[in-house]
Amino acid sequence: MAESGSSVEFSGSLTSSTLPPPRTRIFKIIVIGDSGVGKTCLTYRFCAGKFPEKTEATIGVDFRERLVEIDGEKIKIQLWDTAGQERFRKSMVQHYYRNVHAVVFVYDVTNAASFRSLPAWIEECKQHALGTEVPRILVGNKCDLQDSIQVGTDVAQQFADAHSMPVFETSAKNPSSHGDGSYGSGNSDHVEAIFMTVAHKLKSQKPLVLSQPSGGSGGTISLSSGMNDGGDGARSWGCSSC
Ligand SMILES: Nc1nc2c(ncn2[C@@H]2O[C@H](COP(=O)(O)OP(=O)(O)OP(=O)(O)O)[C@@H](O)[C@H]2O)c(=O)[nH]1
Repeated sequence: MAESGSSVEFSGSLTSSTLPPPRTRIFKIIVIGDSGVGKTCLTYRFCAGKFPEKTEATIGVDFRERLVEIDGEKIKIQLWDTAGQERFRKSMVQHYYRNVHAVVFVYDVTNAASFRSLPAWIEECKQHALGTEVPRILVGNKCDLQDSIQVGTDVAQQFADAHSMPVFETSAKNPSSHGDGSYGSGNSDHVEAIFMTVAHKLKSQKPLVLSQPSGGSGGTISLSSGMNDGGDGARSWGCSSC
């Protein structure tokens, strides 16, 4: 028997009066890179708004979520903070590469080895069928440690260009510091800006997503991303230095 009031009917023509109530879209963003580059700190900074006092090596994967509003739409940004240490990754790898909307590659600007590892992380994505149609960004973290920089902005920019992704330099510890050691006016938070840029990008691409009702806890299934914007497009939504 049909209930009155709360039921949703689907008819031949989908007008605003027959569409289901708005649902919260979920964007699953995985954050990968070597151990110690600051993946946990970056995701914590974005979701909790602060730098964690102490962190331990991530085992498997940790989730952090934040509900944001973009152009009047509520969107849940789900950050998957993955383990950088090989021995803590094995069992979970298959799971976190499923239904990914975007990838954030992180290196530590004070650790050249973490930058040299990036091709291996990109290759791992490829092996898990994550193609270039999935938006990817590169983040150089710890740019508050100006005296210890080992990876220059120009080198990072070249690498990012070669892989058609935007690059950002930031600090989870002091997200308003610039790559050149100065501090932004207006106390701007670059970690915030980076993840919001990804969310805007995903929203504008209108991926086909099965999402959970507001307040629910279900998963997300990406049916088709169609998010590839090629080399030029990738550059158009990034900045080389924050
Ligand atoms: N100075 C400085 N230190 C940072 C920054 N981000 C992280 N750290 C420090 O770097 C260390 C590692 O940070 P994590 O966030 O745990 O690194 P991770 O990439 O998650 O490491 P795994 O979980 O092992 O993969 C910690 O001691 C942090 O306090 C930053 O922006 N600036």
